[in-house]
Amino acid sequence: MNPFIILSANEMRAAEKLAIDGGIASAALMEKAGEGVAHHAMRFWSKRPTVVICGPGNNGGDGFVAARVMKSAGWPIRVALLGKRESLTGNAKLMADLFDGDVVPFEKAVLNNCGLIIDAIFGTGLSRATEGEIKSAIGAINDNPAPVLAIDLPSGLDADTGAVLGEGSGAVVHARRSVTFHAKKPGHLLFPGRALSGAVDVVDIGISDQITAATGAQTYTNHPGLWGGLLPQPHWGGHKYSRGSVMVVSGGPLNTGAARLAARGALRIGAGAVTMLTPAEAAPVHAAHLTAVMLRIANNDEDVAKAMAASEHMPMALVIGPAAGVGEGTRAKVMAGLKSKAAVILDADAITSFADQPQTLFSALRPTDVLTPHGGEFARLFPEAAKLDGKLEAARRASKEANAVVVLKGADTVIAAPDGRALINTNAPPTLATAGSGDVLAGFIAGLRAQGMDGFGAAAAGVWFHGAAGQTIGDGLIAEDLPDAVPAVMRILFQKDQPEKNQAAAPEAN
Ligand SMILES: NC(=O)C1=CN([C@@H]2O[C@H](COP(=O)(O)OP(=O)(O)OC[C@H]3O[C@@H](n4cnc5c(N)ncnc54)[C@H](O)[C@@H]3O)[C@@H](O)[C@H]2O)[C@@H](O)CC1
Ligand SMILES: [K+]
Repeated sequence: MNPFIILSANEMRAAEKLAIDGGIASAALMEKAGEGVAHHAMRFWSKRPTVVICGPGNNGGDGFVAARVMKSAGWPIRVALLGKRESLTGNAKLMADLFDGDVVPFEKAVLNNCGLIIDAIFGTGLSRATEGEIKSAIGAINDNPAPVLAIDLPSGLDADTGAVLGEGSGAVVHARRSVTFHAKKPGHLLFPGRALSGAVDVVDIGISDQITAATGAQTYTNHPGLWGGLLPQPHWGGHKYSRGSVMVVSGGPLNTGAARLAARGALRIGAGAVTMLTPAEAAPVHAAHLTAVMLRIANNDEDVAKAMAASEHMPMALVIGPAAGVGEGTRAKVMAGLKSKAAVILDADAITSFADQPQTLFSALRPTDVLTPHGGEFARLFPEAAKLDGKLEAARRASKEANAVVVLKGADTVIAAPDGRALINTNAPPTLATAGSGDVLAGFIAGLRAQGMDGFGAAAAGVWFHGAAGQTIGDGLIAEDLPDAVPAVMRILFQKDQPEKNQAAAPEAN
């Protein structure tokens, strides 16, 4: 199993079909799924009275298998069915018939004195908001103090978007843990689904990686396992410019801090040289603050173009946006950047500046440039994509529209490339929601981009480092701390192989 792949409900159905076409019996898939749930329950909880609440479809079928396996292990198990037993069909009917214990119609009293509830009402087949008897059953599950183990997904949660389809206490199950099959679904990682799913375990049900690939799935959990090998490593023969040069466009004299945060982020993540491009009137403010970061006056787009031309021979990235100001001046500087060879990272005001003329921007962007909007900036630049269901599809559509990498920020940041690949980030602590945090992120991405990572890789690694830095700092985090936490994150990431690499690259002794 690929630990990073994420499958949508349709992709999961496609994988199941391919597995069945390849000779695996569909009942065998359900047997493995239910068995996996039972073993998980028995591993995480001591033996206790357990109620499995089964719905009308295959999620319920998994529930019947789990009930059978746990009963045969001596667990006190009851199954409560939502819907009519005679309406069960296919494998769900088969598994219901194979269960030889108590099956009762669901009523609230069935939950009395139980120690564990297994939610087998709906999984990937959820198609509308819960209502009626199902809604009150879910309400009763949530009111009960017993922990809930959700099969596949908490019932009521949309597998693809992480959204809850209905409203009120009976709209969705609040699970302590979830056991899913073959791969996580986007709903496990996108909020509010991430909070509703609890800890998620993935069970192998015998579907091969080749089948996963054949579904065309292109969504992954953001993790160093995907891009760690591409991270730039300093080498003995390098010098500051070969390690990549980053330029950051600053706002006016009262708006300089954001650009400095980006600049320090770029420097800490390993760019060899970082230059602040500043309007003349803001230069004294920067001069009073900056040490390793260089200063260059750039009052307008022509000056930005000259700065870029002067550095054309070196790997370079340009950050525009943090407190840059919204309007024609910023637009012109962005266009100057996009005409140069530098990779361009657009954040904040640079994004908002194009809200009224997105096509001007989109036609100039290149597929490895990076846009880092938060939700509000995203909706201004991509009003149509913002209407789509779910952050994942929104980011994917926007990336295609803009022809650039899009980092749609938040607690569940999504990174999307124009070719359809997308990542969901999971390591960001809530303390990262603080002023200036996004400016540092833009600097991280630029720093990695200037060191040779491509746009998607730099965005993925930048977002992950940002989360890891936030975790390292812990409570009390302010944006200024984030760049300075990078060395600690690097130490952890490279703990094992760093000394070896240094030896291999060391010049011969003479
Ligand atoms: N796809 C696969 O590869 C596998 C799927 N398995 C299980 O099968 C599940 C999917 O099964 P199904 O497709 O039968 O779907 P579900 O069991 O999730 O839902 C059952 C049916 O309920 C109805 N329904 C949906 N929303 C409703 C609502 N709000 N109120 C009332 N009725 C509603 C729909 O007609 C739906 O088909 C997965 O979540 C998983 O638990 C496993 O057995 C393992 C293999
Ligand atoms: K469920």
